[in-house]
Amino acid sequence: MKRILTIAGSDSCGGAGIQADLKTFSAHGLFGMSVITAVTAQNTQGVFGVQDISAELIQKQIEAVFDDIAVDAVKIGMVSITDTIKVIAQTLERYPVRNLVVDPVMVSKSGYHLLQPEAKEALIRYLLPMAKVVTPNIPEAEVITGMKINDLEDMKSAAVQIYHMNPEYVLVKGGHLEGEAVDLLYDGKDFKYYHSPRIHTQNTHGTGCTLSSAIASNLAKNMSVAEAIEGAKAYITVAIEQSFSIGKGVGPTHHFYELYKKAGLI
Ligand SMILES: Nc1ncnc2c1ncn2[C@@H]1O[C@H](COP(=O)(O)OP(=O)(O)O)[C@@H](O)[C@H]1O
Ligand SMILES: Cc1ncc(COP(=O)(O)OP(=O)(O)O)c(N)n1
Repeated sequence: MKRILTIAGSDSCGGAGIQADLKTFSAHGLFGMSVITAVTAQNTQGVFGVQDISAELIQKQIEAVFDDIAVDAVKIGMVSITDTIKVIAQTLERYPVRNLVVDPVMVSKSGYHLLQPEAKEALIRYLLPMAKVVTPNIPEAEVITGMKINDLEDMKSAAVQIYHMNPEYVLVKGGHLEGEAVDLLYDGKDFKYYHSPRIHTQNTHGTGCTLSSAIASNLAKNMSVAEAIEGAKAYITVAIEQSFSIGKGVGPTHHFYELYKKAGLI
C-alpha cells in the first residue's frame, strides 16, 4: 500500500487541516500519516485559538516517520510561523521526497491568520522551491505576488510570477472568483485549465486542504501532475456537491460519498 504524509495543522471540527487530509488519503486507498505543526481550536464558525508545536517536536515527528517508513508523497499545509517553516525545510532536505505538494495556507475562510504575515517570506524562500506542485488560492496568490487578481488573465500572470519562485508546477485555484470554478496549472511553458460548474453551497470548509491532499494522493500512485490534478478536481467537485451542515456555519465536504455509495451504505 502507498504511504503518504501530511505536515499540517489540526482542525478540531474535522473539516480542514490534518483531519481533512487523512480522510482524503483514506478515500484514495492510501495509508496516511501526519506531522502536526499546530493545534487549532476551530469549528464551522471560526478559529478560536492556535498552539504552535515546537520546532524540536516537529523535527522529531518528521524523523520518526522517515527513519522508519518509505514515504510516497508529502503534502504541506498550515505552517504558522517562520521557525516551523525552517525546521520542516531543513529536516525534509535530509530525506528523498519525490512528490511534495505545498498548499500555502494563509487565512481561513473565517478570516483567521493561520500563517503569521511575517512568515510569508520564509514560506516563499524555503518551501516553494522544494515543491513539485504549489496550490495557492486567489487571496494567497495575491499575497505571494503582491498583485490583484480579478480574472483568468490575472491568474495567468500570478502563476508565471509564482513559477519564478522555483516550484515545478503552479496551480492557482479559482474557487474565490465568480462563475465556473476554474483552476489554472502552469509548468513554465503551457497553461492548462481545470473547469467545474460552481456549486452553490456555503459548505466549503477545507476545500483547499482536500484538493492538495487529493493531488498528493494521485502523485503517490505515480500519476503525472496533469492527471493527478484532473483526478483531484473530480474528487473535490463530488466532495463539495455532497457537502453538508454539521454546525451553525461553513460545513465540511463529504469524503466518503463515492465509497459509501458503492458499498450501498447511502
Ligand atoms: N463553490 C464551488 N463550486 C465548485 N468548486 C469549487 C467551489 N469552491 C471551490 N471550488 C474548488 O475547490 C478547490 C479549492 O479551491 P479554493 O476554494 O479556491 O481553495 P481554498 O479552500 O484554499 O480557499 C478548487 O478546485 C476550486 O475550484
Ligand atoms: C488547521 C487548518 N489548516 C488549514 C485550514 C484552511 O483550510 P482551507 O482548505 O483553506 O479551508 P478554509 O479555512 O478556507 O475553510 C484550516 N481552516 N485549518
